[in-house]
Amino acid sequence: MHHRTKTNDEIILSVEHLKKRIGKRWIVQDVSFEVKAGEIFGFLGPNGAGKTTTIRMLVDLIRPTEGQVAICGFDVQKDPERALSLVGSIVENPEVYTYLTGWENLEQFARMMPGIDAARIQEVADLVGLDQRIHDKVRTYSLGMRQRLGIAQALLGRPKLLILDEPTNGLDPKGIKEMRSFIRLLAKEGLAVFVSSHLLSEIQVLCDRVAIISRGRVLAVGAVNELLDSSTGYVVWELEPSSTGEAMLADLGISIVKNVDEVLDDAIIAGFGGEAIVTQMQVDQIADIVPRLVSSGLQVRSVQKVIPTLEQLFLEMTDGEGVE
Ligand SMILES: Nc1ncnc2c1ncn2[C@@H]1O[C@H](COP(=O)(O)OP(=O)(O)OP(=O)(O)O)[C@@H](O)[C@H]1O
Repeated sequence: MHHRTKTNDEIILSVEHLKKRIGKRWIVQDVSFEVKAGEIFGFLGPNGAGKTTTIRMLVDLIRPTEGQVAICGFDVQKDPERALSLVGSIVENPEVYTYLTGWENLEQFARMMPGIDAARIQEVADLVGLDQRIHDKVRTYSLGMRQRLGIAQALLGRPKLLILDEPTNGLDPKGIKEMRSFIRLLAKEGLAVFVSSHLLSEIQVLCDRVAIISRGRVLAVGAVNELLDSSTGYVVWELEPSSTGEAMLADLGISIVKNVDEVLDDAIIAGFGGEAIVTQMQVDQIADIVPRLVSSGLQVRSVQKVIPTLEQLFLEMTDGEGVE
């Protein structure tokens, strides 16, 4: 599932000790990270964590109370024109006019930008896969196609950094899949992509690295799988006979979860037989344990790792301090 892009070491976005106070409240308390060329970087946090406020500072919509944002070395506050000419975003884009065609929308948008001609419009239309439909009215577009049109607009000015706020919001599973492979394609071409989301599963399959934020602070930055591996996971076992299996797991020092309802989603448990055993353990132990169970005559019907939810990961990272 893990995905790799060619990253070089060129730092495209650099955020240093960014802070924002609104009234008496520090909405963003201390956020630092870097995004490199060719990298898909996830910005992950629950609702209210401060993602949108941070993004608004990245694109100079609001002013940081403290800290710096630089794009390809250009300071967003001191040199906004140069810095922002290198950014495409679908954060607060002008509205898409549904009574116009996709092409006409791109033309409208290009009017505000120097040096964007029809050839470039065609290029971005092709790139986002709208070439067949670009001369149709936007009101005939699916939500996914409208999202793509937004990205086409963001790409018109040949940015080095693309900022996407919850890009799969409202899309159906097919649209989500398409959006993902599309974002990967852009990164492959060398674009730095910054994606915010409150969905761990979404970020996990898409991003090379993530920053996890909660209450305006970065809790961790790193590769998603590394972050998950360093936390303990839940594993659901279907063993036959079940009671013997449970006793053996316990003998092997594995901790058996008794309050299953509290830690796992009902839907996950419903997917297994009534006698599923839930353990909490270092997930990489599974490979050692399965042969032992089998060689002592147990039947292993299924073993399933359960990806922790964002909330569980947060609880672990914040040591139970909780999530807003
Ligand atoms: N202008 C403002 N005045 C007062 N409070 C604000 C303002 N802007 C944001 N907040 C508060 O700051 C917190 C963080 O908001 P922000 O929108 O950045 O979070 P978020 O992580 O993007 O969450 P969401 O996904 O819900 O938008 C929230 O509690 C929000 O109510």
